[in-house]
Amino acid sequence: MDVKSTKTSPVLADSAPINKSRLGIHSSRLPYSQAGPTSSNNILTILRKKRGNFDDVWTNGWLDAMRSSSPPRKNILQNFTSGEVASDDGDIAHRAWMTKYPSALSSFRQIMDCAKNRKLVVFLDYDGTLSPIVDNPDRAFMSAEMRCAVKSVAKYFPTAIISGRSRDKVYGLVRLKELYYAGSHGMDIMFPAEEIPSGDRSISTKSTDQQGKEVNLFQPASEFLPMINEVFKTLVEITNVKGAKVENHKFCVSVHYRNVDENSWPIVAQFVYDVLKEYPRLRITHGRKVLEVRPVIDWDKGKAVEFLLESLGFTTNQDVLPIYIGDDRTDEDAFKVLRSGNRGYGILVSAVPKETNAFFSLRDPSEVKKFLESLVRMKQ
Ligand SMILES: O=P(O)(O)OC[C@H]1O[C@H](O[C@H]2O[C@H](CO)[C@@H](O)[C@H](O)[C@H]2O)[C@H](O)[C@@H](O)[C@@H]1O
Repeated sequence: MDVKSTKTSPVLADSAPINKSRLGIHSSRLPYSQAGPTSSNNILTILRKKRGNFDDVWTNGWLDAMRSSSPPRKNILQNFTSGEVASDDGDIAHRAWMTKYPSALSSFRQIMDCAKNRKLVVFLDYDGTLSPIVDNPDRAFMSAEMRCAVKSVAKYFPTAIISGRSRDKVYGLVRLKELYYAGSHGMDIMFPAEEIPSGDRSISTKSTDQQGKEVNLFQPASEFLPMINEVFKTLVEITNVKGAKVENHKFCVSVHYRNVDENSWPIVAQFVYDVLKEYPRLRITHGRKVLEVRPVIDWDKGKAVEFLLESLGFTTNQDVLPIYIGDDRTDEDAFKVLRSGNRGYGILVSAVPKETNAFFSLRDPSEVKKFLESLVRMKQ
C-alpha cells in the first residue's frame, strides 16, 4: 500500500481489499491464526537473555528515549540549557524557559487580542491535559469540575478531543456529546454528517454516534485493523513482566512500562522490538512511559487538526484561531501545524522545561481548567 499524502489526508493509492501479500503479513500472523509468537520473540527467550545483551534497543536509542520520557528533573534542565546548569539552580532555568514559552494564563490578554474577529476552535489532548497522569491508565479520570469547564467551552467554541486512546475509550472518559472526538492519535475521527471535507471524501464512511445520530467517520488506517489486533494479542505476553500493561486502542497499541522496575525496561523494549521486526509496516513512537505501536502512515495529531478544521468548514486562516492544548510528544505534531504559518497557538502542559513547538505553557491540568474557564468568562 502506498500512502500518497495530500494536504489533509493520506490517500490510500491502492484501495483493493486486504490480502496477506499486500499487507506483508508473516503467514503465522494472519488475523485469527492460532499461531503463537515465534521462538525468537517469545518473552521467555527475551527473559533468558543475559542483562546487557539488549544491543538492538540500546543502539536504536529506544532505551534512551524511554529514560527521557520522564527524566529526573536535573537531566531535563541540563538538556534544556545544553549542559550549562548552575548547581541545582532549577529556578533560573525554569524562568528562562518560561520566557520562551510564557504561561497561557498570564498571556491570556494577548491570546484574546489575537482572537478578535476570529472564530476560536479548541483542541484538547486527554491524558496529562484534562486528567492528571496516574499509574493505572484505566483510572485516569477527569474531575467533575474539568468536565464542566470543557462542556462550557464547547458551548461557545467548536471543541475537539484528540487522543492516543481509542475513540470509544476516550469518549467513555470524557462523556460529553457536544464535542468532536479523534481517537488513536487522530486515526479515527468522528465528525458531523452534514460537514464534508473538501478533500478526498471517498475515505469517509457513514456511521452513528452514541446517541444514534448520523455522523461521518474518517479512519485512514482502517486496513491495519487485523494487523493491530494480531500484534496486540502477541504483545500481551509482555504482561508476564511485572507492572507491564498493554492496551488495544483500535488503530494503535500502547505498551506501558510506568510500573515496571527500571532494570526490566530493556526486556520490555527488546520484546516489542523483536515482535515489530515481523511487522515492517508498524512503527513505535514514545509517549509518557509508554511505547505506542502504530501503522506507518503519514498521519498524526497534526494532520487530524487540519482535517477537522477543514471538515468543520474552517478553511481560511484569517477567520479562525485554533488553540491546541497537550502535554505529550505526539502533541508536538499538532503544535507544529499551528506554528507553521502562524495559524494558531499550541499550549504545552508541562511543569518542567521541555523543547517544544508550542507557543505557550501551562503547568498542569489544574491550570488547563483555569485557562478553559477564562475562555468561557471572556465569552460571557
Ligand atoms: O493522547 P493522550 O490522550 O494523551 O493519550 C496518550 C496515552 O495516554 C495514556 O497513557 C498515559 O496516561 C496514563 C494515565 O495517566 C499513564 O498511566 C501512562 O503512563 C501515560 O503514558 C493511555 O493509557 C495511552 O494508551 C495513551 O496512548
